[in-house]
Amino acid sequence: MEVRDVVRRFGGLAALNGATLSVAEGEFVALLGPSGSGKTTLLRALAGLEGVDSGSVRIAGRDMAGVPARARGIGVVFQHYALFRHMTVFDNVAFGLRVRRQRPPAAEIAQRVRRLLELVQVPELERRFPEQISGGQRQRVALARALAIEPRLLLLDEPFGALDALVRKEVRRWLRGLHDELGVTSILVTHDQEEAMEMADRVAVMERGRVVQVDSAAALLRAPATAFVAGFVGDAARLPCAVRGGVARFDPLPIAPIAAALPDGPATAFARPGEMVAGRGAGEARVRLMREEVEGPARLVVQAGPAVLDAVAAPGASFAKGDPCLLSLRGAHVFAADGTRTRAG
Ligand SMILES: Nc1ncnc2c1ncn2[C@@H]1O[C@H](COP(=O)(O)OP(=O)(O)OP(=O)(O)O)[C@@H](O)[C@H]1O
Repeated sequence: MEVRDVVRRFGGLAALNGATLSVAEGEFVALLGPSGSGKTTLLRALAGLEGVDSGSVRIAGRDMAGVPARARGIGVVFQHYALFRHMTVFDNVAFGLRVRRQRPPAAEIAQRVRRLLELVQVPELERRFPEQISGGQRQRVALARALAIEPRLLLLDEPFGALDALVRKEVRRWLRGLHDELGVTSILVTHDQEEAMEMADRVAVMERGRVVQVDSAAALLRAPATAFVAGFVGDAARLPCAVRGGVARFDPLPIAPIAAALPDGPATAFARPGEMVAGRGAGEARVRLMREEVEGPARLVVQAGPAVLDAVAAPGASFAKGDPCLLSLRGAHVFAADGTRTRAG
């Protein structure tokens, strides 16, 4: 599927502002971005539930302009796209097949519904109504319903939003496994980074109606293309600094300078919590909170001048609340004002 330069305006606001994204057959891509960045609108435009003002949407090489939603061969599972309450689980899953122009015979529909319910591991629930099953089971049924039409593209919009953390983890692992088994091209909207990174082959980061970077989770962390991506992915702290003679200084923040190969001038460094290290020593920074980890260094919250920063304890260092410490960066992505970037440290 390919979306190119898509614009969708609502009044004066461009929910999509030149969005471009290609997803290969069989791939699992997550759309990740802050609230309002256009994730849902992009999914709706793909599904044909939303028109576009300009740009193109192609699925399997075919331009989708003028193709209605139900002719696109797309399965959708939306958090708020609830099951039909007055229908049993069986009838919910059968729905997409029954409304087809070429409706399969009843016996074939029954066979397919049962196979799907087995696939999503809830075969025993077919006679129940949606309010008689759990949230996790409802999501499985919603997925079976979306898969019933044998979609060539599966769109998932925050499908785990209503689930508690444990069930959520279980259902998403299971769904990723199911994807590997079925090979249906899938696009997942989420604002949960861990979910995006755990489930998807590639993550598409959206900012203000555009897709700004599409990469594997590891590549997004290793080489963020823009300052926005560096700040958004991986919970990085945004640290204003000034580069002079290849060294970035953080004044007035009490953080040790770090080598950064950028031209002289103002810059911004992004450091993930594990990259900010607190060592013992008399400094201006003060430990506010400390949490021992089962494995790896203790995690700290440090008051550093006006900033409150996440950090890890240096090897062998231990702290009590209120202790002074010396902050340094193990590494950081640093962006000059013109967008030039470097990996520091
Ligand atoms: N039908 C609509 N009418 C007017 N504005 C809309 C409509 N749908 C979306 N928008 C606006 O378009 C922008 C993008 O919305 P969208 O729902 O695509 O964002 P999102 O990235 O999915 O956000 P979230 O993570 O909060 O769901 C938002 O500013 C939203 O208010």
